[in-house]
Order: sequence, then C-alpha cells, then structure tokens
Amino acid sequence: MDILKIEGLNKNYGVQPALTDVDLNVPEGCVFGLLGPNGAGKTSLIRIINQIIAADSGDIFIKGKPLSPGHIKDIGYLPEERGLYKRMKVGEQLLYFARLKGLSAAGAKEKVSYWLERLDIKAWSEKKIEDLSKGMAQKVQFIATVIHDPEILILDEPFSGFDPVNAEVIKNEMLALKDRGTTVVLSTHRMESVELLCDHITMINKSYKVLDGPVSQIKDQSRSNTFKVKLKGTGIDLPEKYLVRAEEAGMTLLDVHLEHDSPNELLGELMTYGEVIGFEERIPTIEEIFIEKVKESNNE
Ligand SMILES: Nc1ncnc2c1ncn2[C@@H]1O[C@H](COP(=O)(O)OP(=O)(O)OP(=O)(O)O)[C@@H](O)[C@H]1O
Repeated sequence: MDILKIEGLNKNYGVQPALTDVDLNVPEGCVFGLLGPNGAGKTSLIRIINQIIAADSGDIFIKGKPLSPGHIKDIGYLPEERGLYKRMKVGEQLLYFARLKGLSAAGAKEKVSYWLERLDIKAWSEKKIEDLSKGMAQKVQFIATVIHDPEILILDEPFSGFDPVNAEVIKNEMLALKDRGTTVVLSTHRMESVELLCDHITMINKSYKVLDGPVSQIKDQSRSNTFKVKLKGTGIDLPEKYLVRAEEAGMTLLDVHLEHDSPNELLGELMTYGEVIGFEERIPTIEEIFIEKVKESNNE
C-alpha cells in the first residue's frame, strides 16, 4: 500500500514554477529517495507535505486520507535548515519537542532518555545547543525528528554536517527505523547513499518529475549491455568493434558491446584473443543515470 500518494501537484512562486503536475506514490515501509539538482523543487514538495506552504493545486493522501493538520503528528521532518533553540539545554529541548508532538510528560521523558542513551549523548543533556559542535547539534535535531515515532520520516540532507563515523550512525538509525516499519523519504545530493539506502527513487528536474521507480528496476532499464573486459597483454590485434580504453600494467582494458550473442558466447570469442582476466557488465550508477536524465530533460 502507498502510505503517501500525490496527484497532479502544482506550485509556482509568481512566474517561477517549483512543481509541475507531479504525481508520486510512496510505498509503505520503504526508503524513498527524492533526487534533483539545485532548484528542482524538492524542498517545495517537502514543505507542502509538511503543510508549511500550500500547493496551488493537486491532492495529497496519507494512507488514503486527504492530507490534513491531524497528519502532522504522523510525520517527522528534518529540514535542511536546522532549527534548534540555541539557548535551551539538550534534554529540555527534546522534552519540549516530544510534548509538542503529543507525548505525555512521562512518555516524553522516557523517549528522551532512550534516544540520548542510544545515540551515546547522555552526557550532553545539560549542555546548551550553542555549546555543541555542528555534528552534535545535528544528532539532537535527528532525535527531535524521530522522538514521536512518526510513521513517515522526511529527511532533507540528513548526513550534511556529520563526519563519516556519525553519518554511519545516522544511516544505521534510519535503517533500524525502516526495519520497524517507518517509511523514510530521503532528499539528498549524495548519490552513494541513494544507491545504498533507497528502495525507490524519484528524480525531479526544473519542477517536473523525470524518473520514478524501484532502484533495481531503474538500474535494470538503464543497462547498456556493455561489458568491461581485461585481457592479459598489450598490443593485441583486436576487431574494431571492441573499444580499447587503455593499455596499462601489461593489460588491455576494453569495453565490448553485447550484440546478438550471449555473455558466454562473447566470453568465448574474447578468449580467442588472449587470457581474459576481467569480465564484468558495466551497470550505470544512480549518479550516472541522474546526470543523463537531467541532461536529457534539459534538452527537451
Ligand atoms: N520562496 C520562494 N520564492 C520564490 N521562488 C522560490 C521560493 N522558494 C523556492 N523558489 C524557487 O522554486 C524553485 C524550486 O525551489 P526548491 O527550493 O523547491 O528546490 P530544491 O530542489 O529544494 O533545491 P536545492 O537542492 O537547491 O535545495 C527554484 O527555482 C527556486 O528558486
């Protein structure tokens, strides 16, 4: 079932379009990557879902029901521009956010204590936000986002400001929440995290949705049937249809397009030219697919 469904969403700022006829289906329990270059419309979309700004037209449904103020407690939103009260102490602040999201006093206390312990920051509970490093404050903001166990988590560039170790901590927390059934919408420019974390992706460019689907399906559709081959030796007399990319360290590296034959037949053919020490299909990365799609849609 789709936990979030968007139909025909439009948003313009004066004459500047931010979203044009965007449809989106976010399956429950997945990590959903929202990708797009700067100015594509991602933040506008996220703000509309969070009811911070209104769309010009279109419909949004959460579990089949039209989006309403009552849904705010079902969503946890980590904005790119972080917003904590600098003068407030960590513990106090988290209690405040938990209460704001509807937790009882006892429930809030329990959750704050659980998360401070879990992210190993209990010792900072009495510190003011202004005395924390950027990464530490980010951890506090992450807790503020998830403290009420939202069903949908919307994270805008959640790894920015973290060192690699803490980025890994947040990544693992995100996956643990997914395992417990939380749906995660992740907006990021970091393609390597998209590849590793997302089940589904949507790409937006210049307000239009240009690509959408399960990551595995998108990668499969983008296969070019090209193989990266390594042959032992250099100066080998090869047919023109093989594209030699380099000759280095006593090896010839080439790209071979699979035409009518099967990979096994191709391998057999290659073996007649020398010892095959590498044979691997070239599958485009999400980053390559992203760049290609953006170029394509810019030319349309
Ligand atoms: N408050 C605003 N007033 C006028 N134009 C705006 C406003 N907010 C966004 N825009 C414009 O709407 C378009 C979409 O912007 P949006 O911030 O949604 O993109 P984005 O994909 O989040 O970009 P980024 O990755 O840079 O954060 C851009 O052309 C932007 O200049």
